[in-house]
Amino acid sequence: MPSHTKDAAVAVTQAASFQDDQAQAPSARFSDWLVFQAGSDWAAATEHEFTKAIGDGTMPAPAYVRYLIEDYTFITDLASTLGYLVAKAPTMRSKARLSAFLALLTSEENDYFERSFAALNVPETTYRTAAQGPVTRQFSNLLLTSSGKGTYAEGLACLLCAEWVYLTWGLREAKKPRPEAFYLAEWIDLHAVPGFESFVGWLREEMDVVGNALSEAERQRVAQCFKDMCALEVAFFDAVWEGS
Ligand SMILES: Cc1ncc(C[n+]2csc(CCO)c2C)c(N)n1
Repeated sequence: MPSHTKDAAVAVTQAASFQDDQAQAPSARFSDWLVFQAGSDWAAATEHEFTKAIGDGTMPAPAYVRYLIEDYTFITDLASTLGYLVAKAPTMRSKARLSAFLALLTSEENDYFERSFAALNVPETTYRTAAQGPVTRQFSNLLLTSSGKGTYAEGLACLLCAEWVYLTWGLREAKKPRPEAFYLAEWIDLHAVPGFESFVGWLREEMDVVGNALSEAERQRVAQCFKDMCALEVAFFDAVWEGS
């Protein structure tokens, strides 16, 4: 929990700029400030009913099929986003971290989707040729535009939001006994393993370093990317949950 949220009165005066935030608390983290700036969208994403239904084993199969089909197209664009970020990353260490994640996304993660589609009787032609729904299209636009045309910081903020939201609900749902369906149980495990936690930890550190070096105007743009991404995570869950 960001330290600012503990004291609403202080938070109001700190909300506008990270610089003010740091002046009051030198240990303030830029990544925490991003969560704070996202406002209620953060909790709406991490505590969405859809995420709780994954862990409770109460997920209706049609909703999960809708989710997997959309998410498969999303992951494809996320892989392209990572390509842009690898290109823009300032150091070999950063390029190594991001490309290792890209390798995971295009191997193990792809395998999960294929096995889940098979178990849920989704034919290959359906998920390979599925057109993106409007929310996923907006998602992909934001990811590809911010990482391709924008700065490293903007693209990184989008990636951080997407991964941190999943780590947050994943760790929470992992405390419950695993549901019977392997595609639900594995989806929780994938987002609650130490390797994923450490990747998100690294993303936060990277964002803190990059964010500290930005101008206030750039920080506001980065915060907007993070917040927009957060709102789209909510819209994504809403769309598949409600079947719209
Ligand atoms: C809409 C949407 N947003 C974020 C993620 C999170 N995510 C994307 S790739 C990846 C790596 C390991 O699973 C994770 C956690 C998602 N799947 N779908």
